[in-house]
Amino acid sequence: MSSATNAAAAPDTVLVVDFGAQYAQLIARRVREARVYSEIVPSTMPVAEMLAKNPAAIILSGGPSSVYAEGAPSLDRALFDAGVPVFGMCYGFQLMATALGGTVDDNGAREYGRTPLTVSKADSTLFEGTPAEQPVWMSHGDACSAAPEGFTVTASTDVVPVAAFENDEKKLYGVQYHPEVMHSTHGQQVLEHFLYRGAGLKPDWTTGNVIEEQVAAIRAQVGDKRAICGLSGGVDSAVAAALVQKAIGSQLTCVYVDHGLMRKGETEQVEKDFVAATGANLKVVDASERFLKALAGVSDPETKRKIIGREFIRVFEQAQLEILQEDGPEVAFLVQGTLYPDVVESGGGTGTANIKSHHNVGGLPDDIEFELVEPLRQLFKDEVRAVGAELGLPDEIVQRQPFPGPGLGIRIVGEVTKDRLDLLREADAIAREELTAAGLDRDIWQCPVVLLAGVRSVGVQGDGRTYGHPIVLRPVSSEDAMTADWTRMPYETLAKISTRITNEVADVNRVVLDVTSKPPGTIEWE
Ligand SMILES: Nc1ncnc2c1ncn2[C@@H]1O[C@H](COP(=O)(O)OP(=O)(O)OP(=O)(O)O)[C@@H](O)[C@H]1O
Ligand SMILES: O=c1[nH]c(=O)c2[nH+]cn([C@@H]3O[C@H](COP(=O)(O)O)[C@@H](O)[C@H]3O)c2[nH]1
Ligand SMILES: NC(=O)CC[C@H](N)C(=O)O
Ligand SMILES: [Mg+2]
Repeated sequence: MSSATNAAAAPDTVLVVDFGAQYAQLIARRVREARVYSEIVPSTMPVAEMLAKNPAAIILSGGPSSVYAEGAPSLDRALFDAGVPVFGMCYGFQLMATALGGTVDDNGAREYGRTPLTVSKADSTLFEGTPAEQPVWMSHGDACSAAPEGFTVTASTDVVPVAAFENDEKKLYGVQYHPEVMHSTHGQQVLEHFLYRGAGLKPDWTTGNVIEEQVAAIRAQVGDKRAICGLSGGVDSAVAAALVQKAIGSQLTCVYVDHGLMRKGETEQVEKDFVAATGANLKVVDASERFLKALAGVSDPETKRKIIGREFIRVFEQAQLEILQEDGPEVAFLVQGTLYPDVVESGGGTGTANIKSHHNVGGLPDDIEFELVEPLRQLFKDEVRAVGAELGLPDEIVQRQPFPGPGLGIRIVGEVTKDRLDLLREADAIAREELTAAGLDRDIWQCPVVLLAGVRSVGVQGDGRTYGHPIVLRPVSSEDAMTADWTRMPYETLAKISTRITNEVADVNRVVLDVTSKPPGTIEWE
C-alpha cells in the first residue's frame, strides 16, 4: 500500500543499503549534501532489484549484527561483480570483506567513539589530501584482520590493522568507521572522494533537480487522471501541493480537513494565506463532528492515531465523490506531504521499530483505494524547506513550525472531548502569541502545548481552592525532528505564558516545562 508512490529512482542515484543502521538516513543526507541524489533501500531487497534501479553507486551502511552470525543480513556477491562502485561502512565494510574472501572475526579489537586513524596510502582514492592522522568515529565489536585478495589496505588504527581498504580497478571501497557522523572530521571529504573520484559522479544535484524530476515523475504517474491533495497549511503539504500543481495544474484539487483538532484560527488562515500564495483549487471540509464521534472514549495514543488516520481517508473519499460530480476523469490519486521521518518513525525502515504511527503512513487504513503520490517521501524537513523556497512559496509558509496531522488530538493525554479541545486551543493560542511576540519563532522548532487531562492538582486562586489540570509546554530545537533538545528559552517569556494561561484559561491552575531531549522523549507526548 504505502509503496504505491512515485519514488522512481532519479538519474545518478546513489542507493544506501540499510542494514538496520542507526543513521542510514544520515548517510543519504550526507550524499545529498555532496550534491548527489541518494535514496535508502532495505537490505532485504534482492540485489537484482537494486541493480534494476540502475544506481550510479551503492553504499552499504552499518548495522547491529555480526557478519558471521546465523541469520545476519547478507548480500549476494553479484552486487560486487556488477561493475557498480560500492562503498561499505562498518557492517557494510565487514560484509564486503567476507563476501570477497577476507577475514572478519571477533578478535577483541573493539573500538567505540573517537579513535585516531592512520592513513597508510596517502594517494589512495578515499584519503588523498586528508591528514595522515585523523580522528574518526568507531562503533564496532568485530574487525577485519585480512583484506580480500586484490585489495590494498589504506588505513589502520592501533588495534585494527585493516581499518580501510580499496580495490580501484573494481571500484570497491570500505572503511571500518563512520564517515557520516560529524565527529569523523574528514568523513565528508572521504565520502566525496568516493562519489567524485571512485564513482566518477558530478556534484550537480540541487533541490532544483528534485523539482524537475518529481514533476516528470508525477506527470508519468498521474497521466490525465485527477488527484486530490491533503492540505494542512503545514510546510510539507504546501510544498507537495505546489509540486503537483506544477505537474498537473487544474487536475489537482486540494482538500483541507477541519477535523476539530486544529489550533485557533488555523482554518481561516489556510483558507486565506494558502490560496493567496498559490492560487490553488481548495476545498474545505468541516469534519469535526465525525472525528470527535470516532474518538469518543479513546485514550490510547496508538488507537487515536489509527482512528484519525482512517477518518482522514474516509473524508478524502467523500471529497472524491463530490469532485466526481463535476465532469472530468477519474480521481484516483491522493497526494500527501509525507517525509522520511514520518516513514521511519512508523517503523517503515529496515528492522526499525514502530515508535508511533504517523497518521499519513502507519495510521492509514488497510482498505485505502487511492494510489498515493508522495514526492517528498525521501526527504528531510530542511530539504523540503529548500524545495519550497525554490518553488517560490513565501517564507510564512516555508518557515512555519510543524504541526502534526492528528493535531490537538495527540496533545490531550487522555480522552479527546470538545471541552478539552476548547481549553487546549486557548492555552495554545496564548503560548503561540507570546512566543511570536518574544521573537522566538525561528529559534524554536516547534512548541507543543499539552493538556494532561487525567491529572489534577491543588491550587489557590482568588483565595479559593482549585483542583485543575496542568498544561505542559514542550519547546524543542531540532534540525529534522529525528533528534531534538528542549529549548533554553528566556524565563521572562515562560513566566508570561504561565501567568496568562493560568489567568485566562478556566480549569488550568499549573503550567509545567518539559525539559527532556529526544531521545529519550519524543517531541509530541503521544
Ligand atoms: N488537516 C488536514 N487536512 C488535509 N490533509 C492533512 C491535514 N493534516 C495533515 N494532512 C496531510 O498529512 C500530511 C502529513 O502531515 P504533516 O503535519 O506531517 O505535514 P504538514 O502539515 O504538511 O507539514 P508540517 O510538518 O509543517 O506540519 C500532510 O502533508 C497532508 O498531506
Ligand atoms: O503529520 C504528522 N502526523 C503524525 O501522526 C505525527 N506525529 C508526530 N508528528 C510530528 O513529527 C515530528 C516528530 O514527532 P515525535 O518526536 O513526536 O515523533 C514532530 O514535528 C511532530 O509534531 C506528526 N506529524
Ligand atoms: N556499527 C556497525 O556497523 C557495527 C558492525 C558490527 N555489529 C560490529 O559490532 O562490529
Ligand atoms: Mg502538519
